[in-house]
Amino acid sequence: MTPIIEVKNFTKRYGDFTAVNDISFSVEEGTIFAFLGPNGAGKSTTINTLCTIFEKTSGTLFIDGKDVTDQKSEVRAAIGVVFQDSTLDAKMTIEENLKMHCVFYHIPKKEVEERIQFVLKLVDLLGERKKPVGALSGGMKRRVEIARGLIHYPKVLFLDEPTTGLDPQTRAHIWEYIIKLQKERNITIFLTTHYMEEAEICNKIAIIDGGTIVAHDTPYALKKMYTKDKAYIATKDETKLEQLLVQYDLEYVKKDGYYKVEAENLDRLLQVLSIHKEDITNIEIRKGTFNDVFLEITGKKIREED
Ligand SMILES: Nc1ncnc2c1ncn2[C@@H]1O[C@H](COP(=O)(O)OP(=O)(O)OP(=O)(O)O)[C@@H](O)[C@H]1O
Repeated sequence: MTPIIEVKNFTKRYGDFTAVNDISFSVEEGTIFAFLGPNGAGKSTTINTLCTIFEKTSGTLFIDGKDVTDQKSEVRAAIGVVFQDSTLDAKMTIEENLKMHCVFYHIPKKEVEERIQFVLKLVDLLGERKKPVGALSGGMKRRVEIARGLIHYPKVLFLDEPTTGLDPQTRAHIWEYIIKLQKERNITIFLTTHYMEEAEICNKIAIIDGGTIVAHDTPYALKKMYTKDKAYIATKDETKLEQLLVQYDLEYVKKDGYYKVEAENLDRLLQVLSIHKEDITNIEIRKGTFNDVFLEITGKKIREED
């Protein structure tokens, strides 16, 4: 596969402070890439540099083979951007907002209608085009933003926390559109999110912390590497279970009446459970989650739900 985004040895300093320190990564064309990190990690700095808004201190950043420093207008033509803060004009209708954007992008007049129809169809808003943006729900506004980000037919769409603040159903809808864009249009999606279950849907994830990339892999590989399944056991005979766990060299933590045992030594755990089965009152196996991955790598919890 061809990388559509290539970042090599990128460093950004604000005065004496190094916000991003010599990072390198690439994103394959037509994939969904999640860029994660705790607050202040360097995500916005990197995205803003890729989107030609900030200047790099050093390194090279290419999008679709174009240099973000030397070929700004070519890069801008290749990317669509949806940032957290809405920049839609609330007094104008959806259609007027999109038309205005077509003017910014010098889209030929004869193509405007076709493009508006195309992008509004993608986000299921064709029937709402005459509505003023101010009258729309939060989820609909986000969909208009996505439509607008696509009107110049970019190859890469940057989405900064596209679902933050939306209810679960609307979030699920936004994800439908994102996956549709990837599958049907081969658009590369570069997104940030603090919903770990969303990160899991992506093809690749990079985690940045303190200005450095600390992990870069598929969600599956990261989970395999950084999480362990755990068994939660409740028993009628705690002394006996504790003795067995020690005997079989299984570490445990006792919490809220449960014994938490990591399930990596499955053979030994199963032996303990079979010997102890008469006394077990409850057992639950919990799979490792992407929250565990994030916590393990950064030592920090991802920001709680807004
Ligand atoms: N203009 C600036 N001048 C000085 N320091 C800055 C500036 N912009 C960002 N920083 C610092 O650079 C570091 C990285 O900031 P950045 O906004 O890129 O992080 P982030 O990962 O996007 O965080 P968040 O999730 O909170 O948006 C932070 O320590 C921040 O305080």
